[in-house]
Amino acid sequence: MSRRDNWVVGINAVASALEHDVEHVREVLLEAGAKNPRLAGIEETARRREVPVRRVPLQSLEGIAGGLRHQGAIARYEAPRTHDEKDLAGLVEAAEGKALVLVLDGVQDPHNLGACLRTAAAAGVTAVVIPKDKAAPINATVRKVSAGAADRIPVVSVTNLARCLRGLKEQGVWIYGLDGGAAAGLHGTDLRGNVALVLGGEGEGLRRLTRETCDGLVRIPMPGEMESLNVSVATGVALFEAVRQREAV
Ligand SMILES: C[S@@+](CC[C@H](N)C(=O)[O-])C[C@H]1O[C@@H](n2cnc3c(N)ncnc32)[C@H](O)[C@@H]1O
Repeated sequence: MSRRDNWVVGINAVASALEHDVEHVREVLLEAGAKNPRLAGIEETARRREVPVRRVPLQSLEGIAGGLRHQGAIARYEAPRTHDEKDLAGLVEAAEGKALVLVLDGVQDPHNLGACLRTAAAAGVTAVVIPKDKAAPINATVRKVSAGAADRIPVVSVTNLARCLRGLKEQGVWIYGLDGGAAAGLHGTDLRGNVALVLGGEGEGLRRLTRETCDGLVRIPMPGEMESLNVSVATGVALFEAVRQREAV
């Protein structure tokens, strides 16, 4: 297995990889003897697309899945090249004044990260920025929860998040940090044009330096009793408010 090989686990995830990203699928492993017609469908698609496919014992799949629900289907997958800070400037430039960047300041839970990436792909973001050492890695769990989005949108991994945010500002991107305690409301903030929305991690929220680097902090109004929203939910609310404003133009 090469260094960048990874696993895609579960029927939907494998079918999605074959559908959208077949050039990165190295091999499909299906449960020997299983009669599920969806597995037969995957086998058929894999053969049609000239991807090697093998029926293997259930135990082999369990060993690879490491506790993830595999449903009899796993693919060996060569992860596309991750993007770095240098690529981000080009992606923003190419968005021609309409860049929408999602920045996740230390989301550590792979389920939350996967859900954020899925939402980001649905919202049509330009890129997602994550700090190299303060975030969950893009692993099989993230890929599965993201329903393939992890490899369909540019995920830019950066060593110094504050420096990256300053670089985005120099390119004319407005940086808004999402913070439950902010005075300004999300819905009264202009989110058209080049915008980056920055969300904090599960425990700490936005880190001090990240918060200080933002152009503004905005809150999602919560009339109920809870202290905060889950980060993937807050990501959905914030991104789709931006989408709504952009479509209303
Ligand atoms: C689970 S919350 C973090 C809670 C953390 N204890 C704090 O004090 O920020 C994860 C992230 O979701 C976003 N978030 C959650 N609720 C929010 C709200 N009502 N308004 C704006 N952002 C919110 C923020 O970016 C936050 O950092």
